[in-house]
Amino acid sequence: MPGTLVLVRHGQSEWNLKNLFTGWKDPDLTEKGVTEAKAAGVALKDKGLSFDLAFTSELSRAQRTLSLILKELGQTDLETRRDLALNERDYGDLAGLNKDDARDKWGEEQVHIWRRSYDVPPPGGESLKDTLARTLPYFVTDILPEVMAGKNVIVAAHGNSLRSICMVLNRLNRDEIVGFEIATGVPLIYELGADTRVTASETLSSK
Ligand SMILES: O=C(O)[C@H](O)COP(=O)(O)O
Repeated sequence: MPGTLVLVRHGQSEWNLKNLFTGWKDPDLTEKGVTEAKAAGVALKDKGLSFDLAFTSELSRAQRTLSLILKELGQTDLETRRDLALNERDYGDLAGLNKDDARDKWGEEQVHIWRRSYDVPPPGGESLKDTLARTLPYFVTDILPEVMAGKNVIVAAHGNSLRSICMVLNRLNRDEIVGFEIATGVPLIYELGADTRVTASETLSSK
């Protein structure tokens, strides 16, 4: 029987708080982000979940979120694999810009298209489609086989790297993914069938 798959976006980062495009930049968690990560760990523990393997990106905010969760679960020694494939979408020239300033400069609609559309990349950066082109192969070759082998797996990553994976898991089309949001520090729990399709899913909100 497949194991349980949990996806979690990092807690609030310094740049989330400042409303800056982040992408591959590497700000730390805020106090609130730390609290969110701990709360995610407590919620997973209350649910009776423990893990056999963890995956995260090469960025500190996701790694720190994962360690805070694992600490709550009493699993600080859990085998953890880090990979660039799970990094946030590269926001290119937008990285470091304030999201409201960007709206003033390019207009609300254009900025929304860059942030939420499937295949329109921000200047110098990755579209969700580009992001999916690196997350999906990694998910299929490295993460999914472990879940299918019966392991409970946690993946701590980012808003858009996880949106790309959820697009596939939830079978969302290019229009449906536009409205799909992932909150900071809220675990998404997936149960898969023998054919790898999702049989049940839950958003473990402690907010
Ligand atoms: O990289 C960022 O700025 C955020 O993590 C996610 O950005 P978004 O809300 O524009 O998708």
